[in-house]
Amino acid sequence: MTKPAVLVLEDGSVFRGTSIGADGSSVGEVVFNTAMSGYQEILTDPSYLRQLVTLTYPHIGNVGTNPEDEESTRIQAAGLIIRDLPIQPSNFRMQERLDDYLRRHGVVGIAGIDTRRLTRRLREQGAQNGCLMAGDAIDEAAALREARGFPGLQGMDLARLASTPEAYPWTQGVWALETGHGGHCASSPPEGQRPLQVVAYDFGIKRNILRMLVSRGCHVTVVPAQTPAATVLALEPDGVFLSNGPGDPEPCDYAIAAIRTLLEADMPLFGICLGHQLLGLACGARTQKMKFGHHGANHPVQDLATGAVMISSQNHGFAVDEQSLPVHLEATHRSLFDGSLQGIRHRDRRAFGFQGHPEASPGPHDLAPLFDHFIELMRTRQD
Ligand SMILES: NC(=O)CC[C@H](N)C(=O)O
Repeated sequence: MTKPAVLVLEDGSVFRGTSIGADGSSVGEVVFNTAMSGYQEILTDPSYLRQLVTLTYPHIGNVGTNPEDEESTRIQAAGLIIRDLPIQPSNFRMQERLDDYLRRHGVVGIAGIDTRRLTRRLREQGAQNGCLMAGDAIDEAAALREARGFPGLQGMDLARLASTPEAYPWTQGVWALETGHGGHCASSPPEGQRPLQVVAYDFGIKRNILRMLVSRGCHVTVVPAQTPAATVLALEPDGVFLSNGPGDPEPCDYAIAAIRTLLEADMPLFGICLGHQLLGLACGARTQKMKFGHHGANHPVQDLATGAVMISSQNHGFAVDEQSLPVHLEATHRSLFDGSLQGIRHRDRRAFGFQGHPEASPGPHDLAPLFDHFIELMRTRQD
């Protein structure tokens, strides 16, 4: 039996459709993602906390869901907004239909709305807060009040909420998924070299980042967002990874302070997305909220040193302001969509960051060599 659902934006626009998830209501910033596949990775990416995600590809749910495609332990997005849910999903890996998966996780979803109209509105007016209400007790006036009551992501520190409560080792490599064995694998380090010890700060980390590190022979320990630098240094790692994560990087003062100390210790550092923004802030740059951000799997990015253009996966609403870069930070990559800064490198330290997602999941793998660069930086420090 279909139930109604409604999405109300803070500007008063109303989109009426049918519920494809749990009953109830949810508020957040409404963002559009243009990736044509990977809806399950998107839903479970912790960077989507407090965001209602609309997918511009019209048919979502065709291949159902399965536990291997999860980027974290649960659905992190505040809700899902789509054009059309297939009547009969089908795939050999499917274990659960998308609508059942949303319901089991208690997450609201809406289908049957004009996602193109919604996306145009967000693109023209910029990011907007919204409320998604589903079930038999819909109250559009209340939904508008809730949408307007959401304070917005600016100034919101969500990394500490998305993070793990306790440190843990991660041992699964990429191959475990490719072979379907789900087992553990660390590729061996080169002859005569010990494995690299990496501490990964979890600000809302995606699993595929951890797999990419393990597949390159790293021993990875994941630590909570608020772990002091001294605790990390006491583990004597060869390098520290700064993860992606939700919310505004600016209020994460604990992380910015830790990164400053790690830079002073000349610790090799690699930051992705939120981690890249935090590295920028720790070095004295500024971050800013973008008009509607980048969320997709086909964003062209240019390597400024070589001129090479790579297609990248993206998911961010904030960015490091290139104009604010201090002299010791060099711009390494730029977006060819809007010219915004995509990569930075410290001129005197073994530290660099990338705004997009070299781990893809979903998306292309053009930027995967950035993980190899991190390995090289750690090896040069070992020598
Ligand atoms: N994927 C991420 O790490 C996102 C970083 C940050 N929350 C932003 O929106 O810009």
